[in-house]
Amino acid sequence: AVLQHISELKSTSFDFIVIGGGTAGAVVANRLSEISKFQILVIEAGPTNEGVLNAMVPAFDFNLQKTIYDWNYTTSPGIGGCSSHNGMFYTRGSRDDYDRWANITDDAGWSWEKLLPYILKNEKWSPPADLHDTRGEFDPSVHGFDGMMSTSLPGFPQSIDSMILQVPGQLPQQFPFLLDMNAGRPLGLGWFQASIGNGTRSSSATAYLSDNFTSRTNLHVLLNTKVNRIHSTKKGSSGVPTFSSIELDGTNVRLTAKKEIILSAGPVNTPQILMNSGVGDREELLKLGIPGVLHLPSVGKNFSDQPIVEVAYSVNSNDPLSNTNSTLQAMALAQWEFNRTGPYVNPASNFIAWTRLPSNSAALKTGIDPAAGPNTPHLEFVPFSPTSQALEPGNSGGMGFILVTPGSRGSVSLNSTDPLGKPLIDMGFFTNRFDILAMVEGIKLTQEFYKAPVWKNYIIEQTSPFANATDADLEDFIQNTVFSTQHGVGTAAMSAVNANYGVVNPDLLVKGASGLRIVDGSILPFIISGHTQAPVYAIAEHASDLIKNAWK
Ligand SMILES: Cc1cc2nc3c(=O)[nH]c(=O)nc-3n(C[C@H](O)[C@H](O)[C@H](O)COP(=O)(O)OP(=O)(O)OC[C@H]3O[C@@H](n4cnc5c(N)ncnc54)[C@H](O)[C@@H]3O)c2cc1C
Repeated sequence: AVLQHISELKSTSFDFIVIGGGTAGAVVANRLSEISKFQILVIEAGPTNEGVLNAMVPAFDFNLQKTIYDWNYTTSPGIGGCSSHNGMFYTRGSRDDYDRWANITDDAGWSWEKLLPYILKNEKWSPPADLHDTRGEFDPSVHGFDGMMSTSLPGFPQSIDSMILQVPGQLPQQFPFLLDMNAGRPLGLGWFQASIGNGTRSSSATAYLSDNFTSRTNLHVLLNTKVNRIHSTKKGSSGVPTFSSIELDGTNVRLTAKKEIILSAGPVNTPQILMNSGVGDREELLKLGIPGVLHLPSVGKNFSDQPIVEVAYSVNSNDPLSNTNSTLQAMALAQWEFNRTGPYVNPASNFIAWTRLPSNSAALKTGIDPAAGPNTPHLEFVPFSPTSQALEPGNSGGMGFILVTPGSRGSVSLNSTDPLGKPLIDMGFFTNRFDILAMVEGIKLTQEFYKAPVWKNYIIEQTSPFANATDADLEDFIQNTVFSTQHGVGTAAMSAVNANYGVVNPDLLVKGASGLRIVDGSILPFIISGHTQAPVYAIAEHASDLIKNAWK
């Protein structure tokens, strides 16, 4: 059942309590509730997204940021979490990304080969909204057709599609055609894949916590309820803290988990809840007056996000559906409401291009290369059509590009004046010199992209940064215009069982504790070379099996 208030709860004791009904939490709750003898409670700080138009219409994703469905930092309260308001890019990264996880955790279960079945278990590949013939636009052999979350190719043509498709022929070295960016080697230019089905956003809420699942008698979803802390008791002579009870905001009611607490509050709130519960760097916590329960200095560290910058162009476009034409926009919405087709079924773009930095680039000459291996891109390019909502206001054309393999790391820490309020996020952008040099290269590669002959009559001029800017100017431009892709992960990272760093073991149980597992984007030891929802879903599917096996 879905409950709006704690007073509706009929019990205070459950087998598993999942904190956070977001991308990962919804998956774990669904999968555990497949075992009818388990009683599962999900506690979600935010409201439902049901019937919220902005959470359904793909083109409206930008409307959701900084609303009640967003914490105004990198994660969102509301069932489905970030998957209910993200940009719907469906990208898995490279096989190297996962093999690196397996290597550093010394656990083959995290390799590409072993995680692929979980990736497919999550995915329900679906026809595009316009039902066009998709042969040659993706590789069916690497997709799941019977999973939970819908994915699809673009469902409405954009005016620049035919031009973009000529780029691989004209720039085959840097931007060859890529049949499928989710086959483990995302290098080249290919069709965009999105978490969309039937012209509508597919989220972990719509896929894993829809009515047919929340009607299970053993699955309870409590909305509008924020967890402040979790409590432990010390068990046995070893004094291992065993976590089993949960303290909520604004009520004295304590909830208990008989088997496990599963922390899925996302990469910002998971470390916050841990630190408020005394799990973190003992000295830092003591300074805030929080008694240490478990000394794990890696909590909140290793925050990894990907910076994005937009290069703007003025273009020759007679695309009628401009950002400002309200009559056509109303028609587009009416069409979407009528049969889920038309221009609003698409998110940011119809294509993505991925590339590695040239080996003679200044970035690689530093001797630093954060990429996980040779199948891994450093940069991602998203060519915006003149109608894209992703364009900064006033720009008629341009490219957003992302450094998908950042070397910089930031952190999440408690706000000393209000530890239970918003935590402090230090993105750490450009603390590693590699990153800014790689972004400068990204601008140059964008310029190369638009030098392909096909753009001759389309591009009028580069408007920002100025076309003749020096490298120093470009660095300034990047520093001044960079924003976050909101892909922050890694703040409760997994590491090998015997490692002297990290927060969870490869089975995602918190090191040195009992009864507490973390399942969300915080456990990624390294960010993947892509957007982060696909790996979070895969982690959650894998974790669900780990938990089921542990409690067979
Ligand atoms: C604006 C935006 C755009 C993005 N675009 C893309 C994209 O296009 N493609 C892509 O792959 N990835 C994208 N991402 C990233 C991706 O969505 C996230 O990495 C992923 O969804 C994180 O999943 P999670 O389970 O770790 O956390 P979340 O999905 O954030 O889930 C955490 C949940 O816990 C709840 N919660 C937090 N604290 C508490 C508490 N104290 N008590 C109770 N509940 C709590 C939250 O409300 C939330 O529902 C985007 C992210 C954002 C924010």
